[in-house]
Amino acid sequence: MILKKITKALTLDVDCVALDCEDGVAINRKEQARATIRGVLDKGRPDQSKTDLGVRVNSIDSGLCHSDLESCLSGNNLPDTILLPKVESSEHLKWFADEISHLVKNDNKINLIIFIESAMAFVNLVDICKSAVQLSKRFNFVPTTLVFGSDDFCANIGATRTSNSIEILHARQKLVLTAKAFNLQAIDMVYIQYKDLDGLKAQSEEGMRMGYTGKQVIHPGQVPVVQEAFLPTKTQIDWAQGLLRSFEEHQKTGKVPEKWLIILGAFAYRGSMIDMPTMKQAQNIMKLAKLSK
Ligand SMILES: CC(=O)SCCNC(=O)CCNC(=O)[C@H](O)C(C)(C)COP(=O)(O)OP(=O)(O)OC[C@H]1O[C@@H](n2cnc3c(N)ncnc32)[C@H](O)[C@@H]1OP(=O)(O)O
Ligand SMILES: O=CC(=O)O
Ligand SMILES: [Mg+2]
Repeated sequence: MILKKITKALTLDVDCVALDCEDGVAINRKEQARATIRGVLDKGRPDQSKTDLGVRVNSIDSGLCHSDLESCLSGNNLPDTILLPKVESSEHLKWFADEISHLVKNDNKINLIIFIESAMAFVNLVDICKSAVQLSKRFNFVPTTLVFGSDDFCANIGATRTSNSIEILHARQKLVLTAKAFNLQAIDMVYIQYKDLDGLKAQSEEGMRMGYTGKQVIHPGQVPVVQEAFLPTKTQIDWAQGLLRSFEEHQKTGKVPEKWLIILGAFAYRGSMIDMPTMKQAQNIMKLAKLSK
């Protein structure tokens, strides 16, 4: 990632900027990318910026990861987050924990975002998550997120991309399911046709409906489309607020509003049966709406 793009990325209103040493960087530019990233970290984040500053290092099996980590974890300003691509086993996590323990000299806890992007990674996914959580109790990193690396995944399993993405459906669902089981965020795939904003919107909304909490972006033009797709709509917020207000009222007064028909603990609201799972969905919507303010 060249300095011009990094400078631009740091002005964007995004949750996390990933400074890339991996697949966005040509093999003969790795040293240069490390030096550029070191320079950006040394300068410090722009004033008022709340954006999480991350570095995507090269994969452990590439043989380049140690030098990437050594470079970005030296100096006074550390990245908030390391994005670790092509994680395939708990051994990879052990290697990473060992590196971190040698390279991070203070008590800082570095966030860890884990890329899952091969058949082997999916076969070992539960072990990877268990190992990340266990190791984080003894080493100074915090696993926060799983990312679905769909492009590498398709290359790895020999899949052909289709318009309805059927070839990645199982993996895409498995990732979100496993992430949630371990209380991790799930970040959805990249949409590489970066000029096709309608296609991006459709894929982002699909990911959001599947339970993903966000999406990777590769171009500034993708940011507003993705953010809008992952935030609750006004209609959803009105529905959730109305439902929670009515429920609270009911809890206080013990009275059933006339429009509610109580059947075995459930009630009717705006034409739907509501019980605890729907109340929790309404709470999720409001939590997300508050977080985005
Ligand atoms: C599967 C994976 O691993 S995905 C991750 C690896 N891939 C990447 O990181 C690719 C990141 N994206 C890019 O490099 C670029 O967006 C490209 C190559 C796809 C297109 O780049 P360009 O042809 O320069 O796009 P375009 O001309 O539309 O850019 C418009 C502006 O946005 C900037 N821009 C484009 N992409 C980015 C980016 N990722 N981050 C920050 N700024 C960017 C350009 O510098 C340009 O800035 P300017 O208006 O100030 O001159
Ligand atoms: O790293 C991302 C991918 O899709 O591969
Ligand atoms: Mg990848």
